[in-house]
Amino acid sequence: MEISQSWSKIIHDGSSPPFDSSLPLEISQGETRHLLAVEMNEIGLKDEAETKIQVRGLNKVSDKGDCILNSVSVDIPGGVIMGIIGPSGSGKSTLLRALNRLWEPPKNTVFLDGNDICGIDVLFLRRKVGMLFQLPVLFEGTVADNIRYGPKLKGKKLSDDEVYKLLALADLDSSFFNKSGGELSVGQAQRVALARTLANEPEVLLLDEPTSALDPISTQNIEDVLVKLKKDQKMTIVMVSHGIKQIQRIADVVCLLVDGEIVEIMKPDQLSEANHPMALRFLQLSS
Ligand SMILES: Nc1ncnc2c1ncn2[C@@H]1O[C@H](COP(=O)(O)OP(=O)(O)OP(=O)(O)O)[C@@H](O)[C@H]1O
Repeated sequence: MEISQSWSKIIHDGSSPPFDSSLPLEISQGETRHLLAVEMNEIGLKDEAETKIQVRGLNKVSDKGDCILNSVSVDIPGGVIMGIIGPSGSGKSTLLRALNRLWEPPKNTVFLDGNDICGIDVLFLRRKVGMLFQLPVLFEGTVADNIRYGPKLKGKKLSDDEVYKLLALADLDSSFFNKSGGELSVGQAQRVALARTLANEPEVLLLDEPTSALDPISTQNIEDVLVKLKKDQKMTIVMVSHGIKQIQRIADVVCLLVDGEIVEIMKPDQLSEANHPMALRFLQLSS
């Protein structure tokens, strides 16, 4: 796939899609949006960054007929942190949940490494595309039991050393190994949930407001871990956040969703130059 297809900015100018993707781009007749390439150098990423996830013409309509996602198309390059922002109810969580089939997207709308995710075994997909939520839910048992859970389902027992390594990846020291969930703060539990997700060796992490229930120090701990995972493990991270400052601190690219449509995709520090008024409103409210 051409690099120019990896980064896309949606604008409203009535022209047709400028790229010739080998994957279906289901933009309906009369659709006025198109995708524009953003210079990779401008983003500061290597030219060889490859698209990890592609979303093409993803729609969702509620049972009452309300539009939740409206022909969403976006390419998410591997090894970056993409922040998703937008007003409440704009479809952020719905989009995120489509990426590992927590909500089942229509066929040929979401691709992982070029493969339609609807054709991938859902348990396998969710190991490759792990997810964390606002509030961590730990299983009964110790922290180590929690971390061993996913591999155990595959018939693999993690050694103590492997568990310690996963704890360290989530910035937790060895004293947590035998603790139970009830002994942990929400911030610590979130990092255990992260270690448990990492035990499945995911290539993509989906995060739905992972720090909104955390204090600033726990938030920073999680942010540091995410940046480290991106740098050291080339993890692709897609994070819904209401915190513009958080997005500006750690994201490489930000995607603004309004009323189920992606209206801007850009570098976080370019938000002040965005065309959509909602981008400026977000910036004003967060400063
Ligand atoms: N299963 C569903 N059935 C009907 N409506 C739904 C369903 N899931 C979500 N919605 C509606 O879709 C819209 C988008 O919801 P979503 O949770 O994706 O928004 P969001 O941008 O993540 O919001 P928030 O920032 O408040 O979490 C909302 O109006 C919501 O009420």
